[in-house]
Amino acid sequence: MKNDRVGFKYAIAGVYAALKTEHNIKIHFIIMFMTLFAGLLLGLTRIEWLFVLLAIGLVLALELINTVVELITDVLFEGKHETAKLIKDISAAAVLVAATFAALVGMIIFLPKLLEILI
Ligand SMILES: Nc1ncnc2c1ncn2[C@@H]1O[C@H](COP(=O)(O)OP(=O)(O)OP(=O)(O)O)[C@@H](O)[C@H]1O
Repeated sequence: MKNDRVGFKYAIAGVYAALKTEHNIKIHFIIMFMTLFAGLLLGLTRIEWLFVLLAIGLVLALELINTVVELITDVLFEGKHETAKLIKDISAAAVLVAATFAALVGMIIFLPKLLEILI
């Protein structure tokens, strides 16, 4: 039980460290808070919340893993290296896929509600 608490502490420290060093993660966190705020304002249904939270969680988790991949690659490869480029590009692509999915989920859920208010 004590180990669980310690592990959680290190995990929070990991999020904090990633936020401090990675610009993209900061942007994703800001978008996350804006989306949650918009969701509260527009009154999402339970199912809509599930999709929004799933999409947000997927993007943030992949961002963190992408940061780890970048760090490990920098340690493994000194200077420019074709494989280092491949690893980083593919890892970044994983984030892009999740972010695109999240944007689509956001559009499907939020656009009709926004149009209803505006029209
Ligand atoms: N060692 C390397 N060899 C070849 N290409 C690399 C290498 N490191 C990074 N790149 C290329 O640069 C891109 C950006 O990599 P990375 O995010 O590590 O750069 P960065 O300058 O640290 O950027 P940031 O500080 O925004 O994270 C990679 O997707 C890859 O295409």
